[in-house]
Parts: sequence; structure tokens; C-alpha cells
Amino acid sequence: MKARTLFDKLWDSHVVEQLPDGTAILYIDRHLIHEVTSPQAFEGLRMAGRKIHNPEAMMAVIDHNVPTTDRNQPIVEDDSRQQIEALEHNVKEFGVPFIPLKSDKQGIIHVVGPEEGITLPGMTIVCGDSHTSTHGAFGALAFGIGTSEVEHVMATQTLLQKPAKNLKIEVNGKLKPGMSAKDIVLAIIGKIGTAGGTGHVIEFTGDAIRDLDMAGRMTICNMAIEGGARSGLIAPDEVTFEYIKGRPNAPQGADFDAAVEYWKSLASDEGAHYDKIVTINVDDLEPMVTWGTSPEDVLPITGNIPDPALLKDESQRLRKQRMLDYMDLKVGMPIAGTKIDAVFIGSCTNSRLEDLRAAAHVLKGKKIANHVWALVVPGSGVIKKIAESEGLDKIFIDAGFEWREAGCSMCLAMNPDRLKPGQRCASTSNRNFEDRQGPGGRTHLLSPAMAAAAAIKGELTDVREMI
Ligand SMILES: CC(C)[C@H](C(=O)O)[C@@H](O)C(=O)O
Ligand code: SF4
Repeated sequence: MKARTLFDKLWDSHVVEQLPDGTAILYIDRHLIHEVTSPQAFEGLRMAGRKIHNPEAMMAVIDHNVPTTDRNQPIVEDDSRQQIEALEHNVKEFGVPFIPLKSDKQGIIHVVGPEEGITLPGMTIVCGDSHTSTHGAFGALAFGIGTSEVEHVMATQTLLQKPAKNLKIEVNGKLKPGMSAKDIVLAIIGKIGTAGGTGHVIEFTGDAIRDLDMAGRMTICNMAIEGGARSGLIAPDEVTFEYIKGRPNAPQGADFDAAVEYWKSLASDEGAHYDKIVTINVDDLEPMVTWGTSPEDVLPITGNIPDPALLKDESQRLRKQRMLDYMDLKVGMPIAGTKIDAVFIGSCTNSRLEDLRAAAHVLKGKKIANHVWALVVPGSGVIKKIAESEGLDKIFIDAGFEWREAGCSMCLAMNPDRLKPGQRCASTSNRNFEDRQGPGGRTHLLSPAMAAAAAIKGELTDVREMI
């Protein structure tokens, strides 16, 4: 039999019907939904008088619009309240499993899915959200879909898809202390660019990926989409199986053992064909931080702001100049030492227990700078509780952080957590577009440890000097 990649195997095992033009109808194992991209889909079903094909394959949460302060207060913003109420109503009417706002398990969909054992290797997983790629860290084919596709999956449990190309990114070497998965993925996007993965599914391989825990692997796959890819993938291994074992929705006992046998067969075969291969070595990787308004505009913390005048392409030159103006940065200046106003530790990229531990490790016994407003927003209620049992909340609060309830929060500022115009934020999230964290806000993407270091110094700084 022909040698196949992990992606090829996931694809082949889900084709319901192959169409002559190469597209295929794929069976979808899991359908995750949140309040932002589901209302029109439910409305479409209602209008057509349809039911959901298999509600048990679904899971709904509210994450983007939720307040991260006191959950017993009414939600003041009209848009947010309406979206939340619509989802609460829709899940009841259509019988979709739902984690309500006041549940201990509420959180960001891409954090909750894996945590609850809903995300498993070998599956196809979709959600009306681009960062669905996160679930690829388990060796599942997971991708974001549009609202009309959400309706299609609800009605049929299938989706029409064009095949993607295979891109292998081999990450070799050993990370030095202070470095993390976030630095790896920012370096990758810096290298391949935000269009580097277009039309491809990226499979991340190599020692440095194998050395990561599941939280780190999720950080990498989460940002595959920022490298332009349809999704990210990592072959499941013992680290994956250990993470899944005993989770509420995971197979148990003999079923688990049988599942592991199957999951082991998913890894890419020796000699399988990739359309493109990129290699990167992380032995000398330094902490990475973005300077521009796209995740590819990234530098090591020891670097200086690049000069757009050196670019040959005029539209690129203008684009980068506009970034510098928006970000209020000057050519040639060191990125370290840039004063910040806010710090956000959270988002589906970096709000897991391991991320909070990494930040708390840097913050322990220290205080954040007086002028800094700092938020830590755990990815789920489950994480929040464990973090509290470990005393992490106390470390954050003593340092001067606000310890919040779970949600997307200032990753995209759909709730009241947002920057004021002109404010500069060190953020562990995944997008740094103009206005992303609030109108006129300026975002620097970095790792949780780097965010903690920035909070203490009140400026972008090298965490390696603090650990
Ligand atoms: C609101 C949602 C559709 C969006 C996405 O698709 O990613 C959001 O989660 C984001 O991160 O920008
Ligand atoms: S945390 Fe941010 S990136 Fe993740 S789903 Fe929410 S808004 Fe999107």
C-alpha cells in the first residue's frame, strides 16, 4: 500500500463520497459550536424545518462574549447578551449538549474540547472558528468552517471539502530555559510568513515537537492558521495518550486500549510524500515578540525594529510603514525596552495550566510595574480551579494581576475587557491586527513567561534575565 501521511490517513478514513473534481464529502465526527457563528445556522435549520442529524456529536459553549468578572451580574452589552441568550435558547430547542455560563467547566471551546476528552486522535473536528486547528495537536483533522457550513454539518454530519496539500514542518533541537512552544510557532510564522501554509495542512514533526507537552502542542497547532494553513497536525504518541486517559468523554478501560492501538497507526508512514518540507532548528532560539500588526512581523527580543525602506516591493514597504506608525515604533530601535500599558495572559493559544504555571514561575514574589494593567484569564473553569488549588491565583494577585473567570476576553475584546486607544499590550494571544484588543490598541504577541517578565519591568524585556 502507498505510504501515506497522517493527513492522508485522516482524509481517506472520512471520505463518504469522492467527487470527480477531487473534492470529497467528508464525515464529521465532532462539531463544536460557540455563540458567535452559530445563530444563523440554527435559524437556517428552523426555517427549513430540519433537525440536527446527530446532536450527540456536538458540544456548545459560550466563550467570546462572556464577562470575565462576576458571573452573577447581568450582562450589560446588548450584542453580547443577545448572542448568549440565542445560544442558550438554540441548544435547548435542538437538544445540543451545552456547558452553561455558570458551569465550573465553562471555557474557551478550543480549551474545553480537549479537556473534556471530546477531542480525540483520528477524528474530523469542525467549529465555526478559525482556531479549530488547535485540536490538530491530537492527530485529529480539525478546521474552522463558515456559518453556512455549520448549518450543513448540523443537518448532514458531513462537509464538502477540497483536498489540502501536505506541508511538513520539522522542528529539531532543544529549547533553552525560558523558551516555549509560543516562541517556536512565532519563529515558524516569521520564517514561512502568514501565507506560507496557504492550501496546506501543516504536520509538525521533529524532536522539539515530541518534547512538548499537550499544552505546547496545542499552542503550535492553534497558530498554524496564522501561518495561512488550513490546519495543523501532530501525530499522537504516548504524551497524547497519557493526556487523554481518564478524561470524561474519552474511551475507558479496554475501549481505551483498543483506541490507542488504532491511534498509533495514524502516524505518517516512512517515505510518505509531502508537497513541501520546511525545517527549523530551535537550539539557539530566543524569546520571540511581534512588532507589527501581523503575526509574521516578529523578532527575537534581542532584535531591532526593521527598516521598511529596505524592502523592494512597494506595497510591502507601505504596509510595513503603516504598521510602524500604528504601533508607534521607530526604525532601528531595540524592541526590548518598549514601554507597555497592559498585559494579557489568556486565549486559546496560551491559557492552559502549563501556561499559567510558566507565568507564575516568573512572577513569584515579584510585583508588576505601577503603570501596568494586567489580566490573567484562564482558558476554562477547570483550569482556574486547579490553578487555585496550586496557589497560582495568589501569586498573580500578589504581583498585581487581576485573576478573572474563563473566556476569550481581551484576545479579541468582544466583552468589556479591552484596551483603550493607543494602549500597548504584551499579549499571549494569537492575533495582533489593528484594533484586535480594542479600537486603537497595540498588541505584541509573546509567550506567557515573556508576558510575565514584561509586566514586572513595565516594558518588553528578555525573560531569560529573570529566571
Ligand atoms: C469569532 C470567531 C469567528 C473568530 C475566529 O474565527 O477565529 C475568533 O475566534 C477569532 O479568534 O478571531
Ligand atoms: S481565545 Fe481568541 S483566538 Fe481563541 S477562539 Fe477566542 S477569540 Fe478566537
